[in-house]
Amino acid sequence: MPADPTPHGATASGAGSTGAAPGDGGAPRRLAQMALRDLPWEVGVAKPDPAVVVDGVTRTFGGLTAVSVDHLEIQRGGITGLIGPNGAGKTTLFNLLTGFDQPDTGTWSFNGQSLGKLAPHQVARLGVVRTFQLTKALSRLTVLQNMLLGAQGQRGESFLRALVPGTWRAQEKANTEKAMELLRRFKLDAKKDDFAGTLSGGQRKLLEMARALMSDPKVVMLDEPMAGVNPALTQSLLGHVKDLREQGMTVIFVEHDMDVVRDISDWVVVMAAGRIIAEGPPESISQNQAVVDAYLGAHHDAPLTVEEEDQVLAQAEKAIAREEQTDGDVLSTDAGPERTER
Ligand SMILES: Nc1ncnc2c1ncn2[C@@H]1O[C@H](COP(=O)(O)OP(=O)(O)OP(=O)(O)O)[C@@H](O)[C@H]1O
Repeated sequence: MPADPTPHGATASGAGSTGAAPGDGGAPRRLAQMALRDLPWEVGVAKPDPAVVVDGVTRTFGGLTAVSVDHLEIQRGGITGLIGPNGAGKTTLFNLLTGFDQPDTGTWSFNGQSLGKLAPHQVARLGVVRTFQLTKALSRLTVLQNMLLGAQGQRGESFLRALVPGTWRAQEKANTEKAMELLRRFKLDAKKDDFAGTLSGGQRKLLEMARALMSDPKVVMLDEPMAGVNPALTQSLLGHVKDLREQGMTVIFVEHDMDVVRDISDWVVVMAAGRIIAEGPPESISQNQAVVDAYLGAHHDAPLTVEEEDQVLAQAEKAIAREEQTDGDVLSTDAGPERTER
């Protein structure tokens, strides 16, 4: 193992990356986990070095409170998994933090700078970008054109540059080179002239992630990056997410698959009915009764975790054993409130 004494220095994986699934992470992963290791597993807990801070953010749709977050801090340089049953408010929270939607109340900031009332491109320019659950790759543009759309400072700036042709061409060339470097990293370079609409679902997810990186973000929010992706590409996508942390980015991702969450998260935040109901390292989450209750009560369509299944089975076995022991006396309640009999 090579010693790596420079935690935030240039990463080895950068320019030379060939697209092979990167490793499990070196110094950045260890640093992120060490920074979070001794924190209490409490909702709203202060992080040692928060990149994003959310305070009192609420969003209602008619009578429905989709998001109601009192306080949330996201540790810089770590991978934070955002989980919760369907309709918990995860996507709405992403929309709010990145300027795609505006809340009823609340403030939120990146590096101490308020992001309230900013449009998505302004938020992106400050370094906070997101991808979408349903990929937004524009199908009638080529892969390369999609990438160039992700370059920083598209609109007004490009108009000004157009008045100074030399500058414009230089910028265009630099953007194209950067796009090609990213496409090589994501193994999409051979498809640069294909229409995005011809890509598979997994390749579009890769394109979406690559495009997000065109603006050199500091914080990347990924909404279900693995959903609908075949197993071969899942590994590659997972590697790329870990790679973002290796390059010093802060990652927040929404995911339903608990194996994925356990594999790559340094910290997990759980939402239910708009609120944050638990926070902690991945291993803390499946032991948390509020989380289990939220999932069981939500009739969600995501699979239960192994721990959740074990818990349900254990409760059922206990109830059956009790019934057998008492020989039909099913009125006994000493093992807790859960009753499986009807
Ligand atoms: N534009 C909207 N208009 C009305 N209701 C909305 C709107 N957007 C979201 N909601 C509602 O807000 C709640 C939270 O939705 P959201 O999509 O944020 O949940 P989620 O946790 O991302 O769910 P999933 O895991 O299914 O994607 C849901 O009840 C949803 O129906």
